[in-house]
Amino acid sequence: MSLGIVCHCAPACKACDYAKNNNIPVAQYPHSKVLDSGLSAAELVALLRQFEVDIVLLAGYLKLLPNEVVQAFPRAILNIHPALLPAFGGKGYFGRKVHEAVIKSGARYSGPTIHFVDEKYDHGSIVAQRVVPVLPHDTPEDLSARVMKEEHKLYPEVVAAICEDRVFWREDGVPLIRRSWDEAEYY
Ligand SMILES: Nc1nc2c(c(=O)[nH]1)N[C@@H](CN(C=O)c1ccc(C(=O)N[C@@H](CCC(=O)O)C(=O)O)cc1)CN2
Ligand SMILES: NCC(=O)N[C@@H]1O[C@H](COP(=O)([O-])[O-])[C@@H](O)[C@H]1O
Repeated sequence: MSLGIVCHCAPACKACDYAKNNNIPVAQYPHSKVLDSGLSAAELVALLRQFEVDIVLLAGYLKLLPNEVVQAFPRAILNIHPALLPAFGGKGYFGRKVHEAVIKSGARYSGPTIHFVDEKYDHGSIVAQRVVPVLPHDTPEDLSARVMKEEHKLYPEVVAAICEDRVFWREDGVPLIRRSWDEAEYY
């Protein structure tokens, strides 16, 4: 699998820096009237098709992907969220705000969730999760760092499983990922 193109919603983006330093094309979505730059949804879909993109991976993307994009890539858009969905997700739950809400709730555990993307924020089928403790005196920064450490391990594992066709859909629509072809264990 190779990284086809990096799309960003904000100019200052570490993934963009990586892409530019590694000769990977970069595009901006959505269109910004202020900057007078960026793609429309139709242009984004056309560009992804042009680059023969099979899987779209969202990571820190802070805008709602419109139906036009979501429907163009059925069961092929993933997102990673820094909390245990369905809790602490939806509109307004991004970045530090997520960890603030988790701490304020008194929850004893948190962790990353990887899910397929549908038309709503953080609503698509859950693919994998990891659990980390929320400690009594955690700041949002403490919890963010603990969750992100697991994010950076879990996302590559899930993407590898999808590329190796180890995703199975249960009859009720829940996606299951086998840890490997040898074992009958799932994430
Ligand atoms: N169609 C979908 N689009 C996106 C999803 C999704 O599940 N379906 N996930 C988000 C990522 N995300 C949480 O994982 C998320 C990102 C942003 C927001 C949010 O409330 N954004 C604000 C705007 C923030 C800004 O512009 O700085 C808002 O919409 O008011 C919630 C959840 C990516 N897209
Ligand atoms: N709801 C979406 C959301 O909060 N995504 C979160 O934004 C962070 C991006 O970190 P980064 O900017 O260092 O890549 C990650 O923790 C990701 O889970």
